[in-house]
Amino acid sequence: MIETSQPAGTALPAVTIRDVTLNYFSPERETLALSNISLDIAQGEFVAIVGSSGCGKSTLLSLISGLMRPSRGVIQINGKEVTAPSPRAGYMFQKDTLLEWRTVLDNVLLGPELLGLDRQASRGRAEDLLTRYGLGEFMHSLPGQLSGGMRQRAALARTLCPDPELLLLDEPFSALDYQTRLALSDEIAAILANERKTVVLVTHDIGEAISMADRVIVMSRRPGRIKSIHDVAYPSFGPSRPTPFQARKCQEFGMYFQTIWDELDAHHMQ
Ligand SMILES: Nc1ncnc2c1ncn2[C@@H]1O[C@H](COP(=O)(O)OP(=O)(O)OP(=O)(O)O)[C@@H](O)[C@H]1O
Repeated sequence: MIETSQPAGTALPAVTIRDVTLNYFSPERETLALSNISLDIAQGEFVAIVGSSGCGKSTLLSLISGLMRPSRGVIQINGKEVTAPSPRAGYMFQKDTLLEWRTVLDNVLLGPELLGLDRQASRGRAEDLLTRYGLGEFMHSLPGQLSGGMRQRAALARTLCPDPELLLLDEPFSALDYQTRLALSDEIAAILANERKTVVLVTHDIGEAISMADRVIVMSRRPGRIKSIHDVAYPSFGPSRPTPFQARKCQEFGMYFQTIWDELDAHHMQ
């Protein structure tokens, strides 16, 4: 196991990705999905990854989560190599994956249960998260009684219940209608700022990426490589960070949007 030693006074990155390559093998072919990816993600940073379909965004998240191992290279969380799924990383998928036959509360408790944590000890946190996310009245309902946005909030509560340091979000809003999506990205940004988590968000939506993230990583078409990295800041808004909704109205939003759009568009022309 490789461990990173860090000079005194330098904060250890939350995630370190070093020269990572990933090949998929099937009987018919070998697919080079990711090639030589290197990236550091700071503690508490919110990073968004954008890129065209099939460029390896979900593959990269699976590698960070430990669900898959790289063919070459190393991934570390807080300086420790990731060799298997870890309770330090919470993974939220595009589809909410709530179990329809379990109540909302029991769904949230599934996260800690799967990690072998004590159910009773987790119950207080689960109830607290659901109440804070406006689902207090629906704790004992089945997921079928919730709207799409409420289901994603319940799924977020399940991911946050074991208190992971790192959140991996794989297009968590893509199944929702546009208005719910905007409202929920505002709510989730507020929740995450409050929880002070490190977040990696994969999305197709440039607006979502630049309104929520501190840094946007643009990936090239397969084999996925890092094409460019954009630091996102909204000085026109003032010293505090705008909410995603406010960010969309800032002048910088259009500028970032155009730059990243041009980069992604250039992919399609290749
Ligand atoms: N299990 C697998 N076996 C073989 N090839 C795979 C497998 N999973 C993904 N791939 C291939 O690897 C590449 C990257 O896939 P991945 O799902 O990571 O891309 P993505 O950027 O998340 O795509 P999308 O935005 O469409 O979800 C694609 O070309 C895909 O076809």
